[in-house]
Amino acid sequence: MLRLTRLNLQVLSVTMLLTFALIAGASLFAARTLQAQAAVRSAQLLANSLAPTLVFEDKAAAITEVSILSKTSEVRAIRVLNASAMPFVQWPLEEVGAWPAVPAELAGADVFKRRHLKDVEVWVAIKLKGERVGSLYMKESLQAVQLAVLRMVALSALLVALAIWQAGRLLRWVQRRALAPIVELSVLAEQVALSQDYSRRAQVHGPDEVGRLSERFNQMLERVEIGQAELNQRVRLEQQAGQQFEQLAHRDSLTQLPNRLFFQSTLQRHVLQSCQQADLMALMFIDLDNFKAVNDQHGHEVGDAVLREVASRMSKVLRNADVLCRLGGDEFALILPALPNEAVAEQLAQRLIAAVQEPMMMGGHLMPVGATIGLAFCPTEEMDAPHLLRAADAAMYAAKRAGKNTFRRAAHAAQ
Ligand SMILES: Nc1nc2c(ncn2[C@@H]2O[C@H](COP(=O)(O)OP(=O)(O)OP(=O)(O)O)[C@@H](O)[C@H]2O)c(=O)[nH]1
Repeated sequence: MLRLTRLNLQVLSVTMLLTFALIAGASLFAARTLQAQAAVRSAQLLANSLAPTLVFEDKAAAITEVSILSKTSEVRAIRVLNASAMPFVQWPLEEVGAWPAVPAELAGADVFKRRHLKDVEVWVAIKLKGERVGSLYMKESLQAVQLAVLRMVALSALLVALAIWQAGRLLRWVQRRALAPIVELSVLAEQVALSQDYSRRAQVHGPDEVGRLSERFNQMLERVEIGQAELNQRVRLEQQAGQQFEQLAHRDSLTQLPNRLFFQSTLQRHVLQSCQQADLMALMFIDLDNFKAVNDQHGHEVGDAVLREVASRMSKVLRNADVLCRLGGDEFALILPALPNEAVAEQLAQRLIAAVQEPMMMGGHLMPVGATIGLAFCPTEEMDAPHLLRAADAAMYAAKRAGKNTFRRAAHAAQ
């Protein structure tokens, strides 16, 4: 049951029960008062009838009069006293315990009544032509009327319970209908918070307060959605800018090969991996031959074109995993990870030299460039990046000394 329904029902129940208790109390009081008044009237009528019988001391007639009234089911006792307050007639005829004394209040009044919980006692002065000739005592039970009222109260209680039960059902139904849009809205808010999907919208049920609340909620979602889209766009642009910057920082702008910065970190990583996994790798230090002559004879721009062409030719003979970098000037480095054996690297060095040596025409002139390579292995020859680089560099110089356009292994660098 909804909390609001329960609260409403509690307030309704308390109100109805209070009202019911007040009405029941008032009904009981009114019924008792009416019966007491009726008892007084009956006693007065009887007193009028009894007056002559007292004057003429006609007990038989008095008994007849008394017995007529005694037939009323609520009458419990009747006693008639003469002017000297001596018993004249009574009903029932047998003694019914002690009779109450005539109250002093009757001396100054014609009627006196005393109401108790279960009955009412009435004293009436019996007069004839204004002269008191006796007094009448009558006791009438209030139980029958009280019982009738209690029955009515019980029936009413049943009806009140039924009404509360029915009201509860009605309240629940009405509030479900009235609160459905709010419940819907709160479910949507929860889903949006969990899924971060700000494209969702609440259904607007009508132009009332809840409808306006739904509209405001939708407007808020729309603003958040726009803000989110702008933020995503900004993040994307910043990521792209970051990636571009990263690329620029690691790329040689002339040949588009990875630069020295990239080479250093990559070599470090491969050497570590090679040493840890005893996986053969090689490093080639490549220096172009006669490149200064190209610059000197044909200009710096032709020199740049030669560098690009050499980078392109060498890239074409490499395996996918090999990493060719331009270290600067006419110096290149090549990382060869995961080699099956040393011969593969040596064959590759020869292929690289042959590729660079292929005739290269620039502006109608043959470029006299070649490539000299120093080759070092890890972990068989060196086990850290700086030593491996130094070994490859030394091997390259050995190859230069040996006449260029050739390669030397670090192990044979002295030869
Ligand atoms: N065009 C061009 N030239 C460059 C660039 N960087 C360096 N150089 C030049 O490249 C040349 C390299 O000189 P060296 O390696 O000593 O000359 P080399 O003729 O190759 O000598 P060997 O290696 O002994 O054959 C120098 O003239 C530099 O000025 C560049 O980015 N573009």
